[in-house]
Amino acid sequence: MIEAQQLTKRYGETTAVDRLDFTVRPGTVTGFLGPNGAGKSTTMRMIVGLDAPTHGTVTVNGRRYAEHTAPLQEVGALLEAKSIHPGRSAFDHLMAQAYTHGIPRRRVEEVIGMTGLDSVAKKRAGAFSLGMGQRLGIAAALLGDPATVMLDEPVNGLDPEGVLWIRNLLTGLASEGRTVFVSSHLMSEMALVADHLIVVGRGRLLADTTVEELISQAGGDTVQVATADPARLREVLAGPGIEITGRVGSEELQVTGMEARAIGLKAAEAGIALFQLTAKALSLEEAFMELTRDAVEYHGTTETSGSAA
Ligand SMILES: Nc1ncnc2c1ncn2[C@@H]1O[C@H](COP(=O)(O)OP(=O)(O)OP(=O)(O)O)[C@@H](O)[C@H]1O
Repeated sequence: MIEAQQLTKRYGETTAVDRLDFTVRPGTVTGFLGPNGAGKSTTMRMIVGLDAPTHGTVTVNGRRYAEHTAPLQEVGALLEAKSIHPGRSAFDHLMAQAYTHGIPRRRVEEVIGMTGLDSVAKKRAGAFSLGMGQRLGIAAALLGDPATVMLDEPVNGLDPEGVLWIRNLLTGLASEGRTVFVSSHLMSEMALVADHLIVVGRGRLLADTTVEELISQAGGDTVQVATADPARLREVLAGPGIEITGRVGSEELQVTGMEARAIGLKAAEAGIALFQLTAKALSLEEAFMELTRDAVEYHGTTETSGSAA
């Protein structure tokens, strides 16, 4: 469990983290989302005591990081720019950490197996690919068998197989009852792995919600339908809580408040042929963009075209 109360970090004029209140609970994967410069890394550094808050507190399993007698057994973290001695092997790197924290060699072998590093464990870490380096960082985070696991942008630079591996690892750790806190600036990635989302922008809390809630708030239940007779389809689908939009003269309609399956069945009952019946999959990414629009540090100059709804 991670609990932040009024957590604030200022660097001179910049307020990197601004009065954040949130709780990360065990047994689920919590995504920590925000555009570049939103304050995610700074928050994570404060969680593991690498930065001191200017104001407010953050605790792991009920205590500040520095107050834990065996912090590695409480929280394992993969932070960006992890420094690993390039001449040392993965095995030696993990053994050195294990030794200084009273962790047995057996656990080092276990985490090497868990992260798929068996075949390269004796090679110099300096020769590791980005993906292998990430795996080694995760192995180090898991070394103390911690109840809380925190990873900063773990999928950055990974190939599809590596991304899938991280996804399975995270859901597996959560199903063992651990607290899993993972940052990303990619909504699409988080939507696949996280149950709960904490969204920040310019250091402020923008949302603390479940993925389902965010989807429904974003109109994720919008279904795109196309038919030769949109006017009749409108009549057939009309009802309380159902909103139907579409351009005049277009065969396409956007329906919210009714699932694709129900729309298909109603159209079939009325003998209306549908050419298209698509649940709008992009809405989650759009919701994130909308939520963080004012919080993006550097806007590009390219205009993106809005949806035709
Ligand atoms: N040591 C520091 N000194 C001065 N400013 C800093 C320092 N660390 C972070 N900042 C600033 O604080 C803000 C938040 O940065 P942070 O790295 O925490 O964001 P982030 O959400 O992790 O971004 P990214 O997704 O790009 O990693 C930024 O404006 C950044 O420039």
